[in-house]
Amino acid sequence: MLTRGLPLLFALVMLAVPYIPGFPPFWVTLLNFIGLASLVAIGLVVLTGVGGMTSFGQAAFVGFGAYTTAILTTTYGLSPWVSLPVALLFTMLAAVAIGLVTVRLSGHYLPLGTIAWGMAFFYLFGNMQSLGGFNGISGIPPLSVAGVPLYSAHQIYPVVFVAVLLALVLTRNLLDSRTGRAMRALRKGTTAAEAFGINVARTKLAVFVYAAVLAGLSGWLFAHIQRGVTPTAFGLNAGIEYLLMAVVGGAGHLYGALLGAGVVVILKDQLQNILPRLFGAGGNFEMIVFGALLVLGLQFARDGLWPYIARFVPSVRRQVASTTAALPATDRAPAAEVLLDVDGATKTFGGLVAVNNITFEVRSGEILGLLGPNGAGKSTTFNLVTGVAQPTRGEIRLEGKRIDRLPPRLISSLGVARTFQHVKLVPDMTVLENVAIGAHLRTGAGFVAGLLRANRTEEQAIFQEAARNLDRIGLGDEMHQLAGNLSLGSSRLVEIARALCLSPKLLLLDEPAAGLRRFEKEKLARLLQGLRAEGMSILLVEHDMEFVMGLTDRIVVLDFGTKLAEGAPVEIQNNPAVQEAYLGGVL
Ligand SMILES: Nc1ncnc2c1ncn2[C@@H]1O[C@H](COP(=O)(O)OP(=O)(O)OP(=O)(O)O)[C@@H](O)[C@H]1O
Repeated sequence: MLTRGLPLLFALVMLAVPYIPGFPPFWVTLLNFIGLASLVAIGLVVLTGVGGMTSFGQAAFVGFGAYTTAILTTTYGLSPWVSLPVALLFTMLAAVAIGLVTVRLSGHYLPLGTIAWGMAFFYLFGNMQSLGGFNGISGIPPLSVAGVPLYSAHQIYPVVFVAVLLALVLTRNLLDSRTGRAMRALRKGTTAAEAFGINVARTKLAVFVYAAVLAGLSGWLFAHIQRGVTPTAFGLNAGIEYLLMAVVGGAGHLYGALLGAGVVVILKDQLQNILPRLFGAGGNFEMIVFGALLVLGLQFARDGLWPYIARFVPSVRRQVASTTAALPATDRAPAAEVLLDVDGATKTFGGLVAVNNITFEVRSGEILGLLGPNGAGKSTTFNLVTGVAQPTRGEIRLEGKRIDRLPPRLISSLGVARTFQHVKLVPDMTVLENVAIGAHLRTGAGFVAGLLRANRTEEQAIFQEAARNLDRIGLGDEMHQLAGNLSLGSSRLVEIARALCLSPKLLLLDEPAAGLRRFEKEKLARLLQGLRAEGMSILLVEHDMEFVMGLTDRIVVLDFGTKLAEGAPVEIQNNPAVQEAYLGGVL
């Protein structure tokens, strides 16, 4: 939950703490290290918790930032403040190059890929003599402000503090923006994100680069605090530790990054002190106990520690304005013109013909029902129309233009929106935020606008549109709920509201009435009739016969992937082949 006001409170307390009389200087050093680790962990929350990409290799980006400034300030004598933008830019370029390869990996291959380059860069740093080999680079100058070098932990603390605060505020802004919602939509798979026009590859890369730049900033600070760098600080072990911080704090929670960094840094330090006294000998006991404690902790708090604290933090409800100018709507084709033209579409999976030479049209302003028993090919047809799958043969045209080779993202930009048979909402986003994703293509604020919160008017218009569509489906009162708390029936309706936010010409609904009660179905039917009256075309897959017969203008029946019949509901009802094949004679 994004809570406003919390950063300010946190900032005031944390700014004052080290200057309380009697506060041990050693703890100020520890706070500085927590700050450095927090920067990396904030990036990991965005990368892993929000974007769903687990990285063990983040320490390498800390290394890029640290080594860049080390070389520039020792070999070329640049001021650390001049080397800062260079270090961040270099880290960014490295992240683009590594990210282009890494973010394409999926499943287990992605974390394995990050382990591979995490190790590779450790040895690269260690083997390059120009970087000082495994001895690293020493003699790095301290940061200085107004000519005063910042040597002590107390002196450097405000710089670390400002860096962490900036990272928190910018990241919070980002996650609460159009781009941030696109990032958050990635976590539960990419199909729904693509169906609403989100460029998944570009968004993943942006997440990856952002996390890397925060790590690079941490590295820059680290080099000037430690005044020396060696590869050990940027190896795989450090990468694992950073990931643990994000997980311990709660990988999906921004403030969890700070908590996780704090817990891990302090725990490690305290264990290093206590354990040798207990065991009466040296050795890396702390790593063993540390590992065991973490495994135990994760058994009891799988979402990390932050959710336990978040309970006591009041959540802020988003204010939805009702006076902002509306988002631009899509032009509708004149009534009864052919909008969608499926022409001899065939789809085979190996030897199985899922859809066999199907031809039908959807006209502007009509509701077409697609019926058929389980496995008849309805979902496959949906996937062909929306670009999730491509036909083996045949053509699909929208307003006369071929769309059967286009990706889902481009098909949705032509005015095609859909719901899913298996609901695809992001459970830890509010209902309103989920629906707002539907308006992605009607708006344009980018990454930087999101970071700087320069997108407020557009954001208001998006949420106004989302709230309007939630009201239309009768769930306006649920807008501040987390989507994961909704019943299945309500979730299906929320998917319709999300699709309406795209202002589609063609709306594809996959079993929208499943899980709804009778009066809810009647309400849904009235809504769909209203949309038809506005000129929207609807392609509807539904098992509820009463619902389909009362609502649709025409029906296409599929059986074993082949078109069995097409006609008005009453014709379909009286068609003996349909009765026999599909309904076993009950119509
Ligand atoms: N990706 C795939 N790989 C292999 N076979 C598939 C794939 N997708 C669908 N099929 C097969 O194609 C046929 C049609 O499936 P489809 O899901 O389109 O039917 P449906 O009419 O939507 O059924 P239901 O009402 O159960 O969802 C089925 O035999 C199914 O097993």
